[in-house]
Amino acid sequence: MTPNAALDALRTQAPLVHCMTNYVAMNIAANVMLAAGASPAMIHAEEEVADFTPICGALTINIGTLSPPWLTAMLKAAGSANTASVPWVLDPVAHFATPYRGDAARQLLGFKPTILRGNASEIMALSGAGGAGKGADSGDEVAAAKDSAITLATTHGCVVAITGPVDFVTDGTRQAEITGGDAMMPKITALGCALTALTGAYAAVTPPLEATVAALTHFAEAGEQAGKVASGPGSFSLHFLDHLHLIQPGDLDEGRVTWS
Ligand SMILES: Nc1ncnc2c1ncn2[C@@H]1O[C@H](COP(=O)(O)OP(=O)(O)O)[C@@H](O)[C@H]1O
Ligand SMILES: Cc1ncsc1CCOP(=O)(O)O
Ligand SMILES: [Mg+2]
Repeated sequence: MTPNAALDALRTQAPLVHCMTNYVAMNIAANVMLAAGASPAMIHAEEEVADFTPICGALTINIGTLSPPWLTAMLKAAGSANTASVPWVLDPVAHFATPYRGDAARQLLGFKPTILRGNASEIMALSGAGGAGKGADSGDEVAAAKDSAITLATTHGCVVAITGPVDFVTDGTRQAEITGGDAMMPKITALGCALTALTGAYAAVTPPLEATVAALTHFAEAGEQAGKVASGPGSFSLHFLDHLHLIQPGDLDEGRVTWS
């Protein structure tokens, strides 16, 4: 399914998406999903996640502000997604920063995410190839992480996306690069986390590789449009949300995507 067809499916189906994200991302991720056309629900309690995941079109898990009760709930939700065949997306925010966080990311990876989305440092570190991230921010180039993405995709049987100035996506066999966006995007906190949540929404309506490319293309288009009118991170945020919403099926420039 092409990015425009995927956007059409997203708008038609408006899937319910179970988002387990961090305190920083909670609001912007929900707003990004609503603007794009999905229906987010931020639900974290250990007591209810296993009942909620199966009624959703997708689950997204982000370890940004992790704590033991959240990790317990995340592991339960991932298990529930597997049992119910619900696609799920993992965002291993800054997993290299502490042993606790790294162990959590590896435990979650054991539940076979459908899609793994991170910045270059996160993807490199997850494959054991080093990586020089500074907390949630990447310190590595996307190009340096491509081999790691292919290795992770092959080893774990998932789609892997590395984001940055030019995004890279692979399922271990096919690869796509997506251009666009704006240099202001990493200046807005939790925009990557919001992208992970939106990737889940697309995974609810189309297969994982196409879903990931569609989410990245939607972000690239809205980011580029917002960058033309924004004067700083504050106005960029509001224009970005507006453009996520204003973009219609047919408006996504599919020339941004190069397959190999
Ligand atoms: N320099 C850049 N130019 C254009 N788009 C960018 C740039 N850096 C990041 N992006 C975009 O910002 C979004 C979030 O990616 P990124 O900043 O890598 O994630 P994270 O916040 O998890 O580190 C993605 O859509 C990515 O394409
Ligand atoms: C600043 C911060 N601290 C813990 S999670 C988080 C948000 C990270 O968001 P992103 O990965 O999208 O930059
Ligand atoms: Mg991130």
